[in-house]
Amino acid sequence: MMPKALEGQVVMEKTPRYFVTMETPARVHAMSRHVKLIVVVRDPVTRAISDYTQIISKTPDIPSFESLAFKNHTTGEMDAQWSPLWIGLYALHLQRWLDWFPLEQIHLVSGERLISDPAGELGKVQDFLGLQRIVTDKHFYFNKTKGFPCLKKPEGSSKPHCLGKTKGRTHASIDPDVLLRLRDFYRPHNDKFYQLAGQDFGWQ
Ligand SMILES: Nc1ncnc2c1ncn2[C@@H]1O[C@H](COP(=O)(O)OS(=O)(=O)O)[C@@H](OP(=O)(O)O)[C@H]1O
Repeated sequence: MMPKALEGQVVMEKTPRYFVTMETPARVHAMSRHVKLIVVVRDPVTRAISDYTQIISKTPDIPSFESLAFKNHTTGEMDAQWSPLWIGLYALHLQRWLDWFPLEQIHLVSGERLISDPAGELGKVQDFLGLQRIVTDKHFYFNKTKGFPCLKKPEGSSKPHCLGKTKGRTHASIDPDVLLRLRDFYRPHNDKFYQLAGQDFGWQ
């Protein structure tokens, strides 16, 4: 359960699977209909490969991405039920939340901009939460070794901090033809998602 917030405090909770779990919107709504919801979304093609990279790091003997992604290799039909593909059907998931919450209560963070402009993206999150813009450009630097932005000085520490080694891993390499098929597969879903979200995330 969420702890009670004191005056002036904001309580946050993060569970990636909430966005895609059927019963969550109704349950969250029953807890609080005024809650503010934040979702980080990235190109579903990259997301699927990232997901597969995570799965294979834990179970190295699983079949190739290609053989799991296709239901039928000959017809090119994708297996939309396979979790790494299904999670990227953002329109489907967002619609379930929109059945319970208005869009104004849902803030969508671009995973791509979170990397290219972390302060800008977090500025919008702070505005959405009604907070003062405390986190700004001066809190980040680009770490060339990690290849990602890192914090200059996290609270309570004098040393810089990057996310752990499971964040920002080299992805499994995927056949370019399969990538093209994946892009075709997601295009109509992405278009629907942009329409529901009222913004274009620019995924090709
Ligand atoms: N600053 C910074 N440093 C490292 N990684 C960053 C950063 N900002 C965003 N990302 C992207 O976050 C991706 C990992 O997030 P996860 O989806 O695993 O997070 S979680 O499941 O919600 O904990 C991870 O995905 P992969 O690149 O596929 O590993 C990153 O691309």
